[in-house]
Amino acid sequence: MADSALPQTTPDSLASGRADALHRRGLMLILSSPSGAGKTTIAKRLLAHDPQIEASVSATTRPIRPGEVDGRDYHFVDRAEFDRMVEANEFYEWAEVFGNCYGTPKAHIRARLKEGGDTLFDIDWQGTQQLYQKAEADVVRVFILPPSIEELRRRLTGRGTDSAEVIAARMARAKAEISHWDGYDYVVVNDDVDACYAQICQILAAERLKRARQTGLIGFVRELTRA
Ligand SMILES: Nc1nc2c(ncn2[C@@H]2O[C@H](COP(=O)(O)OP(=O)(O)O)[C@@H](O)[C@H]2O)c(=O)[nH]1
Ligand SMILES: Nc1ncnc2c1ncn2[C@@H]1O[C@H](COP(=O)(O)OP(=O)(O)O)[C@@H](O)[C@H]1O
Repeated sequence: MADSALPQTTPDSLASGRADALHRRGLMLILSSPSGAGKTTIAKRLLAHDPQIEASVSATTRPIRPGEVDGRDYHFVDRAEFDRMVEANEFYEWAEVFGNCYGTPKAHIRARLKEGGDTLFDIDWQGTQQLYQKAEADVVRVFILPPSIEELRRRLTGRGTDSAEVIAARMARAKAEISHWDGYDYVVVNDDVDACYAQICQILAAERLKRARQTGLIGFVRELTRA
């Protein structure tokens, strides 16, 4: 379905009302799934439709690829700078993958949390655990499941980005990844993509309205109960 034909559900349109006008703290929305279940599709739709959320940009030591933009796809840094950032405790988490280092810088995300901006993470269960350990109160964890294993294989094949070997490797890893479903706050089945997207908008709307995130409520209630 073309995006223009979508129902106009956004977390904003759901979270209307007085409390939404008050200042709130931002949140860190994590989307995880076995490869092919649809997290990139959902993430792109959220980023395109919801101005309050932006994607986390990791730092990496791997060389920039054609078509990539520094600061949009990654912050490309050399090894000395990456090591300095590790030493200075500037990452929520970091890891070495195939000889290159990757990390989630804290500073920008922390500033957004204070300002009421949300950050989207497309990461696996290990990254999720690490972020949760560092920032439990700010993290909302959503796991996306495929409707069936056969459909997962169909989607990986239909996407047309991977060789038969890579698809076989992703399928082999899928069951292990699915086994971490219970480490998440919400689990959503991506059968119909519009329904799945609408559910994630509902989750985001409700999480934004949580009392602990409504930092403006203290002053509002004080005003209400004055005199
Ligand atoms: N722990 C961690 N892993 C990351 C981060 N950013 C990217 N990765 C992982 O690094 C791996 C390689 O990413 P990339 O170089 O973009 O290669 P690609 O996934 O093949 O396009 C992927 O498995 C990513 O999930 C990060 O900030 N922290
Ligand atoms: N609900 C859905 N129904 C049918 N196809 C879907 C659905 N959600 C995603 N897809 C398709 O499945 C493929 C894998 O989705 P993608 O978002 O790339 O998954 P992931 O990021 O989890 O690896 C893509 O071709 C995407 O267009």
